[in-house]
Amino acid sequence: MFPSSGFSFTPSGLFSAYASLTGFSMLVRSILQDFVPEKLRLYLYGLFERFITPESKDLTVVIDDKFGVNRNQVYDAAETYLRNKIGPETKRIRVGKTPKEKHFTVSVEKGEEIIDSYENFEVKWIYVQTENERGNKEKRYYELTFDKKLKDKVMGSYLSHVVAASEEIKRSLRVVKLYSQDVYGSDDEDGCAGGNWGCVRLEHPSTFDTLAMNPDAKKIIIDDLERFLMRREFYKRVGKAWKRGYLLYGPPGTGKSSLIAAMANYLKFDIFDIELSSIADNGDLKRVLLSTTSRSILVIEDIDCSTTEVKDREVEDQEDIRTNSKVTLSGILNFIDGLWSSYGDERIFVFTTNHKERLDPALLRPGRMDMHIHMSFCTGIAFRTLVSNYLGLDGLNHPLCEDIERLIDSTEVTPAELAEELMHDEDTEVVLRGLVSFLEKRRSRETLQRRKLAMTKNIVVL
Ligand SMILES: Nc1ncnc2c1ncn2[C@@H]1O[C@H](COP(=O)(O)OP(=O)(O)OP(=O)(O)O)[C@@H](O)[C@H]1O
Ligand SMILES: [Mg+2]
Repeated sequence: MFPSSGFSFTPSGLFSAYASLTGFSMLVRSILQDFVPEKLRLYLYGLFERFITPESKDLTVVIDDKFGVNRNQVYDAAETYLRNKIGPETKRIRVGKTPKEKHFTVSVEKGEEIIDSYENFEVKWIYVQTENERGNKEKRYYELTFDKKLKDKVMGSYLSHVVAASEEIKRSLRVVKLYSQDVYGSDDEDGCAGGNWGCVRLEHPSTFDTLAMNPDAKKIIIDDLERFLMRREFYKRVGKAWKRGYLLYGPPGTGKSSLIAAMANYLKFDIFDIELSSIADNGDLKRVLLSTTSRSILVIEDIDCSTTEVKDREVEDQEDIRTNSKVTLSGILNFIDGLWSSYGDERIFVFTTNHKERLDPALLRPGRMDMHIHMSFCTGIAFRTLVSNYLGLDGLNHPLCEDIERLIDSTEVTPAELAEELMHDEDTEVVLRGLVSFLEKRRSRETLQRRKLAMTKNIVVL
């Protein structure tokens, strides 16, 4: 038995208790309404509400689009990050795209909630947009709500994770540009970043997936690029300029230019195509190189033909001192080794040549170019990539491909020549038979003493 009190716990007792409480609260409200000034009344209501509502265990962080007069980096990062977090529970989203963009841009509609999991907890994002009476947008912000206990984790590692992930998303969506001194202006709405350079979008479709190359050699290059990207702190610590140089050499049509495009598409770095013949002198060269932007690949193709002086350094040095009227190899090397160290970061240099033997030893010296990559004749294993690119075929499954691979391994044939053959007809059988007779003719013409070296053996890491 409960001890006797003013109320009995029967249904009718409870009802009468509720009725008297309601009556009391109405009486209090009407007294407040009639006799208490408005400000004090609102304050008392607030106190009353806090008293009867249990204290929330959640914390909400407001992330405005502006931080003072600047853009708020956390807001921008959240906007990008949340595009990839739109899940099945989201009911409304926005989609848009400019004519030149390749991808659709998706964003959350106002009021939509997005739940994100990180480590072992969840947070809730809401996009809020307020409008004034005329329907104009007034404020835009995100509300990020989570358990109060997680405050340190969210403000520390979670928000850093959002910013880092958004950078990665932006990098992957970046449009790669090809800068050239022969192009005027830009075909792009966001223009060209590099001084006097004109630019176009790099439409070269080459990627590491479509590049016909020995898989081991491909992996060495990709790993080297990755390591380069990761080592910013290392370069700073050892006081070296954060740059990497590659010399690509080999016969025409073996994929040197395709490899440069694949590197740019992989790293999302712009390409600056430096045409040495259109540069007046070393001073001009310096100006041109200084106006290139960070996170870019600086390319000098056919370095052996670009300046006659490259072939003979002594003559070149004398000429340089006498007239200073031409771009010289020492001008290029001085810039890369010297001035570059105190300027710019995240630069990749690529020189290409069909004739490595004609290059000045100064360029080949260890430490100058970090990696020498021999782009050689096609190998059977590299041919599989071409078959898959051009015929959409897994070469291993076709009976003719085994013969073709054997023929390729004993013939000097470039990927460009094979690509040409693979485009001759729509019919796979016709194409592959045509390729067999092409290779047989080529082989009978060739002197087979000159066996090519395996591509992997020709990559030298200095
Ligand atoms: N390794 C390769 N993988 C895939 N396609 C290739 C490869 N090499 C050449 N090709 C095809 O041949 C074309 C010409 O190749 P690319 O321009 O890359 O050769 P290159 O080595 O730069 O020649 P050059 O020395 O004449 O500048 C490419 O557009 C591509 O279609
Ligand atoms: Mg080329």
